[in-house]
Amino acid sequence: MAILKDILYKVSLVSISGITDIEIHNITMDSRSVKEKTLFTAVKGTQADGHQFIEMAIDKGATAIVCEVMPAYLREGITYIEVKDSSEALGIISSNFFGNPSSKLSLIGVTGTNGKTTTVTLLHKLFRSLGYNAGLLSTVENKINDEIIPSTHTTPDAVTLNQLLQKMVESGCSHCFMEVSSHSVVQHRIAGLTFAGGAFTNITHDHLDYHQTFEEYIRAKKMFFDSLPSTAFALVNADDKRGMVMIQNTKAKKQTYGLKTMADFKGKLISNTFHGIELEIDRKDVWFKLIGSFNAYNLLGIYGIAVLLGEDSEEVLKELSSLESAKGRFEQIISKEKITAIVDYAHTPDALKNVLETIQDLRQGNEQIITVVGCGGNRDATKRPVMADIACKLSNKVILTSDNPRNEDPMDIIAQMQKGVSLTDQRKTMVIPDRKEAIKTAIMLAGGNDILLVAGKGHENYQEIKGVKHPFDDKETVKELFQLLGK
Ligand SMILES: CC(=O)N[C@H]1[C@@H](OP(=O)(O)OP(=O)(O)OC[C@H]2O[C@@H](n3ccc(=O)[nH]c3=O)[C@H](O)[C@@H]2O)O[C@H](CO)[C@@H](O)[C@@H]1O[C@H](C)C(=O)N[C@@H](C)C(=O)N[C@H](CCC(=O)O)C(=O)O
Ligand SMILES: Nc1ncnc2c1ncn2[C@@H]1O[C@H](COP(=O)(O)OP(=O)(O)OP(=O)(O)O)[C@@H](O)[C@H]1O
Ligand SMILES: N[C@H](CCC[C@H](N)C(=O)O)C(=O)O
Ligand SMILES: [Mg+2]
Repeated sequence: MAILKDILYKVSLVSISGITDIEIHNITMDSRSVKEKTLFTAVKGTQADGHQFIEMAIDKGATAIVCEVMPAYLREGITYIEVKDSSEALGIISSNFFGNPSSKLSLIGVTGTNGKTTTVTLLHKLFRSLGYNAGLLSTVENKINDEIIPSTHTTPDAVTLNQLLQKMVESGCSHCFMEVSSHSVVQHRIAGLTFAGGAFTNITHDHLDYHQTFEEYIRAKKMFFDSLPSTAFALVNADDKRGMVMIQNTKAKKQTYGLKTMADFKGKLISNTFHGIELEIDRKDVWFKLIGSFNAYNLLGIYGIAVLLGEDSEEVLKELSSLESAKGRFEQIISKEKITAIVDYAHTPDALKNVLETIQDLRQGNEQIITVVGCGGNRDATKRPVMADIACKLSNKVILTSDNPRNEDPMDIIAQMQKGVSLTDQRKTMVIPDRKEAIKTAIMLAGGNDILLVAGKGHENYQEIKGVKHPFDDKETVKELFQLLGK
């Protein structure tokens, strides 16, 4: 419970009609979840305009309305608050309503196209092993210490986000590690939060369906760093072309990490194997369990964040070296006949390229690389031909299949992928829209020592078709089919 005028603190108001000395018991942006004494914020979205649901919200018990356009008819006993940007207002209101939990812990936000989940998951594991109470907000799952709370988004909406942070504070957490998606920056899901630090992994092709241009996508990520306070640090990958751009206007303490360029946290890749990588960090050689040279960047970023948070560098390296990667990131399943299947969440061109290059680097002889890959429906269509081309260039055989088709026809998505395949590569490809059948065929085609990459869905335990999530798990499917086929 809170008093309306208190939760409007720091919101930039245009006008108010009604009294602000009233009790508010809930806040929401969704008319369907309005209860008695709720503050309903009307947000213009991609599918609907929340302003259309103001009457419905009041009928269900809303007593305060935050909106960008005042309704023509104002109902008696209701307080209407006109603001310039209602999603930004909702971020600030959510933070106020839940007692500004982000300012009561060290909140670290990680942004970038790839590597966010890996970075925050390992940071959470690291801080737990260093003895801290800590929270996690990620694509795979949210966590309060070791309690798992299912995740629906990479970055939750402002209300859910602040509610989770409040629970973390109540559970004695001193830190929270969260992913900051570009959608969440543009939609102000993170407005009103106090970050102790921000980190940038990299930026490559993704989400152009939403941001329209690559420049807009860069701008969205940069906005996160622009909004950091002077008390925070901003740590960026200096080897990424956009690393320095991210922090050019930030008030935060600028810090860098890298393998190639001069950086505050500098590393060197010493060896790269199917069991892990060896890195030189701060003149110490350390073995890590993560696979793939791209993980050298994730590990350096994690190390930098932990040191900037005041942890002892030796302790950090010791604990970090024993940690496994996040679920569905380069997970290996080795069959009886020694076929290695790798389940990985690579769903962008850059991630797919990195994973396949890692597999090429690590293979011993001329084992075949067989890739099973699809692209999600209702998501950036421009990455489809590019991903198919990369899969073909770096594999011996490619099976084009479905990822989450959502509301699109799987064969349409596959046809768009095929446009990226060169004439010479066409003979390497097969089209099998049923993902289980695709994995089965790949296993049937594989012999001893061959490497099978099942890309795009990683930890996901469903396939989303026309709004319904059907149970499906790449790793379980691979195991089941290895057994069934006696491989
Ligand atoms: C494109 C996008 O990001 N959409 C998100 C956005 O929805 P929206 O603003 O478009 O909502 P809308 O459906 O147009 O409705 C507008 C408003 O009317 C309200 N409404 C609607 C219907 C009704 O009956 N009553 C009502 O009040 C809605 O609650 C909303 O406030 O805000 C919603 C609430 O926060 C999100 O659930 C929703 O995520 C959708 C489901 C989604 O798929 N998002 C993905 C693309 C996403 O956010 N991904 C990122 C990054 C992924 C990554 O790279 O890792 C993430 O952070 O997860
Ligand atoms: N630092 C990195 N650079 C490039 N590719 C990476 C990096 N880290 C991970 N990857 C690849 O990207 C995939 C996704 O990694 P991860 O889940 O950590 O990223 P993410 O940024 O959280 O993605 P999402 O935006 O979907 O939440 C991995 O499965 C791997 O293939
Ligand atoms: N967070 C990303 C995940 C994509 C994963 C892939 N399996 C897909 O469904 O496209 C998104 O929502 O765009
Ligand atoms: Mg993620």
